[in-house]
Amino acid sequence: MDLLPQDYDGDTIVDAVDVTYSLEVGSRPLHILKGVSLRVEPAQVVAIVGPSGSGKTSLLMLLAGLERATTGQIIVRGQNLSHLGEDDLARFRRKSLGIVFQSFHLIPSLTALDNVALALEIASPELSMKETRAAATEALISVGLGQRLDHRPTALSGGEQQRVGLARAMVTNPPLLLADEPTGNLDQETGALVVDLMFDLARQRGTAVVLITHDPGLAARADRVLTMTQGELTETVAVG
Ligand SMILES: Nc1ncnc2c1ncn2[C@@H]1O[C@H](COP(=O)(O)OP(=O)(O)OP(=O)(O)O)[C@@H](O)[C@H]1O
Repeated sequence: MDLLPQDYDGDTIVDAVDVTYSLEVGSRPLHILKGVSLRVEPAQVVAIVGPSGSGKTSLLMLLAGLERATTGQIIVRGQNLSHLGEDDLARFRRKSLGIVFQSFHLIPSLTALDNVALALEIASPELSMKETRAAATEALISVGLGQRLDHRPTALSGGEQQRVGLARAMVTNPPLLLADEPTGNLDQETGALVVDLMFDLARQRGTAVVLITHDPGLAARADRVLTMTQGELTETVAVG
């Protein structure tokens, strides 16, 4: 059984407690995260900023269960990720997480609709093909791409591709959306539109978001901003 923190209230989406993450590089230890704690509540939109190489992506990889913490606990919706085997971690990712990447990662041979439908089919194989396609269509309409269902990624602009990425991440209605520099390949205006859309969708559906961004203007649209500096995470307290 998972050991939960004493104050776990059954509602918190992310509870990372005193997490360290170290790797052996050559024969030397590299201490990437040094005692990071982070609590994210349902529907909260959290931005993480910080210099290149400070450990932001590493933290996201740990929250996604794609890497394992060296010490400390990462609890997502009551599940202690370090207690899960690879199959359970894969199930956790399919059911509980949406992930948006900097470089869209769409399947080039599939249409926008099929890219989104595939994610739902994998997460919820019990749905009929008709239900899956209807939900994928709705997800694409919700990001303003109802007229682009049959387009392949190469026929879409960068901003449109990222909106497909967002629809794919949200189609399973995950309680937690992780986004790693989702605007990194977009111009500033397009990036701002995509982030607005992401935050609007998340707020409508009560999805918690952890967004990594280099752009302080985008970060300022989140409910909370945290800064990673050399593997240490601190909360930026709003003034005024
Ligand atoms: N698998 C790995 N092997 C060696 N070093 C790694 C590995 N993963 C991460 N690092 C190192 O850990 C540090 C933190 O990397 P990370 O990608 O988490 O930083 P970041 O803040 O996301 O940077 P950026 O903003 O440039 O994406 C970097 O110095 C990086 O080189």
